[in-house]
Amino acid sequence: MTMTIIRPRALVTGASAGIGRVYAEHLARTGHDLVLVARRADRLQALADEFGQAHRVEVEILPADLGTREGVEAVASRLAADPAVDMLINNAGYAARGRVAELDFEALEAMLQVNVLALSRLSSAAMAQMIAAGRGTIINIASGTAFMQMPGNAGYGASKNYVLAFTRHMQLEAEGTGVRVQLLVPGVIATDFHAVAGNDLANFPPERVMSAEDLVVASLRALEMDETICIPSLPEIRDWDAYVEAEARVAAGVSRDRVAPRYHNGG
Ligand SMILES: NC(=O)C1=CN([C@@H]2O[C@H](COP(=O)(O)OP(=O)(O)OC[C@H]3O[C@@H](n4cnc5c(N)ncnc54)[C@H](OP(=O)(O)O)[C@@H]3O)[C@@H](O)[C@H]2O)C=CC1
Ligand SMILES: CC(=O)[C@H](N)C(=O)O
Repeated sequence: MTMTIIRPRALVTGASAGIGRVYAEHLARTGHDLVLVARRADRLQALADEFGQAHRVEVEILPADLGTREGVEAVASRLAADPAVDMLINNAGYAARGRVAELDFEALEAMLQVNVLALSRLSSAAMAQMIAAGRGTIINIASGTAFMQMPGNAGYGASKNYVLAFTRHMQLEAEGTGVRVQLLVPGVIATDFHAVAGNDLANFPPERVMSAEDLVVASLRALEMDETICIPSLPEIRDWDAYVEAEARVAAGVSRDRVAPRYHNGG
């Protein structure tokens, strides 16, 4: 009798470099078949050969530009058509920076297509397939900049705020379905991201910079711990809890039938 081994299968976007590459390697090492997505097909093929040989898993490459509708739809169709994909790492992204008064609208639009729209479309395709299967894991990569305001970072910071909010809604909708949704919030990570954004990583104090390896290990450990929000370098998770509590207090006050006393005439 022949036995068919069914391995878990993960689809990783932005797998050709940086954080995505490290996720792909870890998942291959722990026995996942992979579907690797990015634009640079030569890099994806080299990684497929390397991981396939080293870890005896099947690695497929799916070269796609997530800045285009066709590219996004090709990956979404792959997610919808393959019930064996039980993990999506929604990682592809980059920063196009610039002050609001000098906004390069085309550059902003192109970035939002990848950071916001592609992530949303792929989340949707994966959620539908995984809810139907009653199991699955989605990891969406936000950024610490979602909590900060910095001149020149309105577009990128806001795109990662979108990821934060969208993923928290996904978490709510995933409750009771068997699907896990993790929100990962990296700080400064040592990858090509900074060079792509026109910055020099050397400008950051070393104590603020984490390796992609440490980030990914923390994210995968958080999954084992059932932590749905992973902020790897945040010393106290109770600070996140306090943030959510403060948010709930604001939410409780935003919709009432009367204005707050401080706006009354005469104070
Ligand atoms: N590094 C950091 O300090 C931080 C990074 N992040 C986030 O982490 C994620 C990964 O970044 P990181 O690994 O650091 O950056 P890298 O620049 O090292 O990698 C980015 C990856 O995204 C892919 N990508 C970019 N544009 C597209 C596109 N149009 N279509 C398909 N793939 C694309 C790239 O592949 P290719 O060029 O081959 O298409 C590459 O594989 C991003 O979402 C980023 O915003 C968040 C906080 C901090
Ligand atoms: C948190 C960070 O500063 C990071 N480099 C980013 O820009 O996303």
